[in-house]
Amino acid sequence: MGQVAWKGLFLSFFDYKTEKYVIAKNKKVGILFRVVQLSLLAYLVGWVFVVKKGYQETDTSIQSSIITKLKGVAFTNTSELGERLWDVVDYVIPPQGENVFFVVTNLIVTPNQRQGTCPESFGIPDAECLKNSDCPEGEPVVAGNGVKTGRCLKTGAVNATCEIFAWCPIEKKKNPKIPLLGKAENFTVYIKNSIRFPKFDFSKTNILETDESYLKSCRYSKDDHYCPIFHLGKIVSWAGSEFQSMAIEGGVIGIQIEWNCNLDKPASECHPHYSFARLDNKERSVSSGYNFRFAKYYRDAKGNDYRTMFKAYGIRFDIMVTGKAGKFNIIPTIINIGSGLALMGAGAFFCDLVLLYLIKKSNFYRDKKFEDVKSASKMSLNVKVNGQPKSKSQNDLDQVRLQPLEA
Ligand SMILES: Nc1ncnc2c1ncn2[C@@H]1O[C@H](COP(=O)(O)OP(=O)(O)OP(=O)(O)O)[C@@H](O)[C@H]1O
Repeated sequence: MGQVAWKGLFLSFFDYKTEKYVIAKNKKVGILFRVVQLSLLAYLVGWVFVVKKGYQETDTSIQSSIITKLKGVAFTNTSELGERLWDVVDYVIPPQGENVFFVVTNLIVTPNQRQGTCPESFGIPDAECLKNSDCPEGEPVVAGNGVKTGRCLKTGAVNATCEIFAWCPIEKKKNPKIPLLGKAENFTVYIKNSIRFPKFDFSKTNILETDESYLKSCRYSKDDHYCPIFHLGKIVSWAGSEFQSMAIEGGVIGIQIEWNCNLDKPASECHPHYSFARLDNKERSVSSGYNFRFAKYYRDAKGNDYRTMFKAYGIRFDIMVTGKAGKFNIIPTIINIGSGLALMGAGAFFCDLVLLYLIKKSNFYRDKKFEDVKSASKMSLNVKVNGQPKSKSQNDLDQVRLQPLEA
């Protein structure tokens, strides 16, 4: 590079470059621009700042503990069990009071089961037989109750099933159509929930510091958020089901506790919100309902074991806690204002598109905005330098380089 070129480069370093604006006196595009600007401003203020609280730092990693306790008793009188009183220890499983608890609502009771031989129940394909060889000795019945003894027993007029070695007698298949513990509808559950937002070191519980007698008598309602004693029947009805029909086959109910806390306001304004939903299939089908089996074991005077087996149908309650806390912080405020202003730029870009390409006079505005600079190769002129032809563009460039820079 020559000395003059270096000098030109050096002087251009001190030039000040400013943008040139084209003011389009077009009312339609002008109005459109203001409308776009106003909409973006409304979005920024209304949605980003007022609704979504874009000026707040948030904490969604809620820490929570749940303790539950049920209360209520029910009296039943059945042929298998006689007169019986059921209290919490009988119908709540597990008894510890966790965030998932099961309340027994219906039962198939099979008392006095002893180890011995008896016919397998009907309706199990693997246990159907015509002759003894269909029941190989020692083979377990698939989805059945015991192992085959090698004998085929004709118990009915036509049906025959394999004899099995099992806890006999085998359980009856049908569950009562009137739920045995339908009175569980009136039981109450006490839900103790403590939460913490670690980012803001903020803790709260769903119980107000009142005397114990209040807890004994109060019941949760939509107006009383701080009574954590819930009537089971009401929980099921708020979840959109009917307790007595759900109690026959059982099911799953979700209790959601939501804590949305604006920590720019006093802590007393941060409340729990409860919602209830049925989580298993509402329609009666193979996939709906919930049941399991358990037994209570005894030993008679001769030292032989026997048991009472229960097939328990019931409602499982799953308590889930979610939450979000927010508090003013300058960083998200600046980020949201910045992205809002950048969006304003997108508005101008959109109006440029309309002005330059979509309206009738777009050609006119395009000519004003863009200056055509002819391609250097097209403008080539044969100028001889040292006997060699030289293009106009090269010539021009040389001239530009050689021109003294003006202020
Ligand atoms: N499911 C419930 N329905 C109605 N009241 C309840 C229920 N669970 C607990 N309570 C009452 O709430 C209060 C606080 O219960 P907490 O378990 O902390 O105390 P407690 O003295 O161990 O209760 P309790 O001995 O009565 O089970 C007690 O007065 C208790 O009787």
